[in-house]
Amino acid sequence: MPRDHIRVTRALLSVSDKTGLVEFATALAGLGVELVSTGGTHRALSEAGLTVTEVAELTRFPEMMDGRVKTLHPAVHGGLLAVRDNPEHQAALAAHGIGAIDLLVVNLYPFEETLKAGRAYDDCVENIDVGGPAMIRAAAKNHADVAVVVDVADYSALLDEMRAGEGGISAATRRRLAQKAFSRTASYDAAIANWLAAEVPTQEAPAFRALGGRLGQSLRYGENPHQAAAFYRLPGTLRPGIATARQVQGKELSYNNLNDTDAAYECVAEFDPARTAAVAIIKHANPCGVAEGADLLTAYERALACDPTSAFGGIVALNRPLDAEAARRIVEIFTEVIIAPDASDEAKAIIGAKKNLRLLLADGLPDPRAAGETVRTVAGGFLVQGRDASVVDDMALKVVTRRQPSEAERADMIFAYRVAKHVKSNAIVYAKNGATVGIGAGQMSRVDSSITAARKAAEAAKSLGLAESLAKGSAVASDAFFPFPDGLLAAAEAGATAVIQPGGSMRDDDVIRAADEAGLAMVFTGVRHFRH
Ligand SMILES: NC(=O)c1ncn([C@@H]2O[C@H](COP(=O)(O)O)[C@@H](O)[C@H]2O)c1NC=O
Repeated sequence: MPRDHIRVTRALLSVSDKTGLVEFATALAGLGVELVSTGGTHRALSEAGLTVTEVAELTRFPEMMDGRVKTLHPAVHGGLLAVRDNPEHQAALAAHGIGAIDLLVVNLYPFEETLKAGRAYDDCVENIDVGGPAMIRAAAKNHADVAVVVDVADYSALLDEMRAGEGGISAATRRRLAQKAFSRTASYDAAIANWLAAEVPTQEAPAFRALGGRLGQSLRYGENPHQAAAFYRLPGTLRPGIATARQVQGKELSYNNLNDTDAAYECVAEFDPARTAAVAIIKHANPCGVAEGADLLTAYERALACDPTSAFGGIVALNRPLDAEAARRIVEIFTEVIIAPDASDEAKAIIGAKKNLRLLLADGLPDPRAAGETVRTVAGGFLVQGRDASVVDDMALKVVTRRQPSEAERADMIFAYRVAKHVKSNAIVYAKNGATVGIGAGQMSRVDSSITAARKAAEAAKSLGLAESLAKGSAVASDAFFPFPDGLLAAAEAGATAVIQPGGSMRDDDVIRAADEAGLAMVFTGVRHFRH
């Protein structure tokens, strides 16, 4: 056996998830490994006919306090932590009658699953594993001499290695397993810390922040082919969305697909399905068409009409279960992803004819008002903020112009502002009759966004064979205040008759005066919707 290999003579197994346990332990026993384990694991192995020593025999203490104390003992931790070529450590083992443990197999109390099941506070507390992480950390620290397995998925490769190497495990494998073990305990503790943070909200930024997740999918690449990427799911997420959705069919999702689909679903979730059907079409994380309708087909047609060129290769999000009529129309143009709360069998069959088209079903719509956080990395750190959970229906809208908006204008203003929240800043959105007709996104100047949106509205009209821009008679939303009248005047020139914006500029008076002179109706929301 190469020098860097350790030969496993004794293994401690203590697992909550007993998948593959008996097969794995049987193979270990076959390799001459002595087995030690905790209560439930011991029971499972003995019932399978294996010879196993109970950990209580090592500690000479019974497991107690509902399992809160089973392995927290020097007989276990000494066996895991003793450095094999340190004479003092070896003397301590001998003096106290402690046997070395070469392999630790632990998976933890299912805290994340308990959280996900929405169980009571006390249940969650009881599912916080203490002894497991303590052993994992001990074995991982001592990876020079000990191997630690925290994932059922690693059983088979480890056995292959042991079989090929006279029961030995290489230093490289031990180090890789130790790295995984620390990632596991860190992610586990992050789930606990973040759950407690939500249970005990505070206005103060916590001194430490932990972020943990489980690999959902390795991705072929990131935003570009030369960037490595993977998708991680946060533990215990209950809010429906991209991370909880089931992929029913289609090619593997890419990094950009996941990011764009998230943007699409969060956008369409702003529309209450009990009130209206709604569709959002997204390209590069920005909406290129959003519309309401009596049904999904109508909403889709109207969303598509906003910018049919950009919709090619887009992501389509629906706020109601996908039906056959909408499905039939959506498959007519190249679409990357469809996401909806559900889909009828007929709709699934229609989508099924397009093998590559990805269909995701989320089993519900996310609540746009739900509290939560967004995280973004910057060089050497990360920024955390509360998610933008503000919804235009809850805002105290204030008419600031002489002219009051008509009912139709008011409805379109609200619609446009709802969409503007999901458009990258600077965001300008023209809307008419519950559909976007021109969107200007991500420009460095608000005037440029206004001009882009107006140009889009004119182009959309042309593609429909109409002489007049779709912006004519529309309402326009701006995600932040107009600092000068120029952006507002560009919108008026394009044909908008009503404006919705947060207000709050030091030149609001100038902007209001310009709106009055142009005969516009303007509403201030008092809430900004920057999105960078
Ligand atoms: N308290 C302890 O000393 C302790 N030692 C190990 N465990 C956990 O007990 C579970 C296995 O228990 P059992 O073998 O009884 O089914 C494992 O998830 C393991 O991480 C413990 N439980 C909780 O902390």
